[in-house]
Amino acid sequence: MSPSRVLVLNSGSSSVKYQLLDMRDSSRLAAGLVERIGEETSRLRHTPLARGGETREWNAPVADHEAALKAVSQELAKDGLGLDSPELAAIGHRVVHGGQTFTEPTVVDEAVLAEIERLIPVAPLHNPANLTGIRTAQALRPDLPQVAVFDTAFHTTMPESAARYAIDVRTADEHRIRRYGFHGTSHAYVSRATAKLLGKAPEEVNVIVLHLGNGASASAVRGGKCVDTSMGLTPLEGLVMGTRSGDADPAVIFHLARVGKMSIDEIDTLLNKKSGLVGLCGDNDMREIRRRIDEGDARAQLAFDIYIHRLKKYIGAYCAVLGTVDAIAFTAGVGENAAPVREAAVAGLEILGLAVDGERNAVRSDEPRLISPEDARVKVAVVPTDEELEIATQTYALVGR
Ligand SMILES: Nc1ncnc2c1ncn2[C@@H]1O[C@H](COP(=O)(O)OP(=O)(O)O)[C@@H](O)[C@H]1O
Ligand SMILES: CC(=O)OP(=O)(O)O
Ligand SMILES: [Mg+2]
Repeated sequence: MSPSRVLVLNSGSSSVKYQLLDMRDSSRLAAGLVERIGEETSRLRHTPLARGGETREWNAPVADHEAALKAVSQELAKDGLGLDSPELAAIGHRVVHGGQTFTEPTVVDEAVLAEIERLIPVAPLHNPANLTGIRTAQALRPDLPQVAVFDTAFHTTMPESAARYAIDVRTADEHRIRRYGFHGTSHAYVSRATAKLLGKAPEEVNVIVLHLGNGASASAVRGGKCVDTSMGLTPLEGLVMGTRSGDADPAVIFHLARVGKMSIDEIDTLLNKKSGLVGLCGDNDMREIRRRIDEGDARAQLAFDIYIHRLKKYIGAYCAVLGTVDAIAFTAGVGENAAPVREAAVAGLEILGLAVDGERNAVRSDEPRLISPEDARVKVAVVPTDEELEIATQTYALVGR
């Protein structure tokens, strides 16, 4: 029997999420997470789903992504699912920035690694971690195909009118400045799953996907193809996020440099790591923000209101971009779990045919579901994303069989 398992690695700036899947039936054999890498309080959580599913957890410093991946490999080995298994067909890696070079999943070789490295300046939080993940996996299993699946790939169908900034064309082209978009694996998966929920083929529907995690982005998907998205050259543009500002007048940067005497690196850190929800109210977790709002905390309320205001603007904009909309889908940590965010984002948008049914919105479930009223013209849906399954599927399609 040929190998049928795929290990998926999603290396973030300070975490590694992973899943081991058997692609004969897309079942998950193991899943887990190493978080707070580089801190004293790193934590690993591992669930061997194929072996009864008892979750194991430990806290110990994990110095870097290489150490994290080695720890993951050891945990998997305890369940007989180690990286040395002959049943492993490939390792699939989420790579955040693929520029204009990569429009498809790609088997990694030296040239591919060099290109991912060249793109570090436009994905400084993500691409370095993705590279370390690939290199460590290569060292552990040099014989296995490593496949890179790019966050940017789904967005390469955007028309030039949406992908270009209105800045001097020669300067933009020289520095490859354009809007690339991110979270593409999630936008692709969720837009297809939303069509399925409506009982239609992806080609038959227009969908707005709101991926609201720690990073957050919106996309407008026409007939299965992305026509606009809220993130740009880097994952900083667009919606208000956990720690990122999203849209801001670019002149804020000149002002902070000239008048605030901040260095470019300090401004970069300010906008990427100390802004968004955490910059507005000190918390980036929506659960904590809702708890504070319930206690009457005005700063948390204002942060929430700014988050929602931006979200509404993108919903309205993408209705205009698409012309007709069949559904709006909420996904990722906030989108899947925070009913008050969904309610507030859609409130007052009756003019666009949008409404949320309170009872349906309150239901907690891991299944895709509609939360709009029965007779709604435009459906509002909660559709859990599964970036790992999508990466595994694309990886196996390329190297399996
Ligand atoms: N039950 C919940 N209620 C509200 N927000 C939640 C809940 N669970 C998770 N979240 C939010 O989801 C975020 C994480 O989303 P996730 O998609 O896992 O992010 P990422 O993949 O970017 O790390 C948390 O920071 C938190 O704000
Ligand atoms: C691209 C991006 O923002 O990713 P994440 O949400 O994982 O930080
Ligand atoms: Mg995410």
